[in-house]
Amino acid sequence: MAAPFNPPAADLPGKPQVTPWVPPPTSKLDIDWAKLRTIDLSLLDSPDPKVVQDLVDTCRVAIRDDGFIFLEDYGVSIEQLHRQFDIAQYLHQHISDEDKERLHWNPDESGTFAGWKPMWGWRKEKGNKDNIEHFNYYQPQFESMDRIPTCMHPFWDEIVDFCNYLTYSVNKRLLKLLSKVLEMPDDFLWDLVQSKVGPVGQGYFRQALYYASDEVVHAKGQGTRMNGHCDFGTTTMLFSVPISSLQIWGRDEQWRYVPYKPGALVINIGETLELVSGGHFRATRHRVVDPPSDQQTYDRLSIVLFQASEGDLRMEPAYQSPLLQREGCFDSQGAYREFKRLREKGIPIPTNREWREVQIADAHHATDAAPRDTIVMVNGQKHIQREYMGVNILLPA
Ligand SMILES: O=C(O)CCC(=O)C(=O)O
Ligand SMILES: [Fe+2]
Repeated sequence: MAAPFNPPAADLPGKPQVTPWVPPPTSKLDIDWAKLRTIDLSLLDSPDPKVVQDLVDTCRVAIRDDGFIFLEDYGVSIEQLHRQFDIAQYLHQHISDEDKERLHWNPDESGTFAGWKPMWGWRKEKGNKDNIEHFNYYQPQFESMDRIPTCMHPFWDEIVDFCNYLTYSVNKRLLKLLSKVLEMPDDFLWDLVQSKVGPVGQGYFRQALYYASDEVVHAKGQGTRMNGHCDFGTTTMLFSVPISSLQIWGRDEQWRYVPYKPGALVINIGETLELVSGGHFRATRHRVVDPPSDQQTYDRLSIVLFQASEGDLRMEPAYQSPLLQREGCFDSQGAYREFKRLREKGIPIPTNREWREVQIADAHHATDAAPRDTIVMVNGQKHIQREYMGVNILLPA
């Protein structure tokens, strides 16, 4: 059995009292929610091979059809998880103006989101108001406490242990399950694809606060807070939150809200795994929008760990996988299809680092001015068309 999360105590001497985060009420509206499958990760340790095989079978279908799953029984209790929400809320209540300035992000030049994102768009320079604030912790933040907000110093032991547990226990087990779906050795994806340095590898941990939209934000974004996109790494570990703003793009080309499942992790597949799996795993498009009408006055606190792939690699489908050998590759969508086109033309595909950095440096969302975007209509739906490094991207807006 995998060891459960065992964090440092919250009441050690020197730790300030933290106001508990109070989960806001869930939507009571009758909504056509996305129907995601649930994976009980503890079953991976079952001594019964039939139980493990059933889990692999459920996972195969879930990541092929939805690209999103709910993960339960992964080793973090709901109390431990809520403590991390308490700490994230404390950050947003206590980060000083001096730290906001000192630790201000610079995605334009760094190609990372590291540091403080103010509520003024997705560029280094102040843009339009979007009411979204983050602190993003990358490996350099884990190497020096000078790079983290002072108000987080007392809780740093808990944050570091949480990220380590998510990466080296939860994500490692999840990648084992996904390797089993590919019918490859258990450590295949962990050893060959996952970035493993410090608590978050080349990925990052985010404490985000989406303040409720006001008239200005709403007028600019027309209800969209973050445009449709795919994540670029291995897996994204989003914690399910009561305010329903995350929507996923279904195979039937409809946006649907992801419902709240208390204590669950919402896992989505990143583009690296879509590429390695030859399209068998789906890097599903998703976006963040205003919640249903009965939740629109609430702020949305969100914590996320974006797991990254090893930056220097150029991904190839795992052709040696018995699954790929038997069923071939699926080239119906996404990065897999676009990268295949490049390969066929003899153009080198980008490395994982190039691919994520070029997208981050150009990141912009619904409230930003976006001069490079071409808008096209596909089947009556508005899509954004972009091109990075010779790769065409078409995303439902
Ligand atoms: O806040 C969320 O639920 C999702 C955010 C997201 O998709 C992203 O930052 O890539
Ligand atoms: Fe995302």
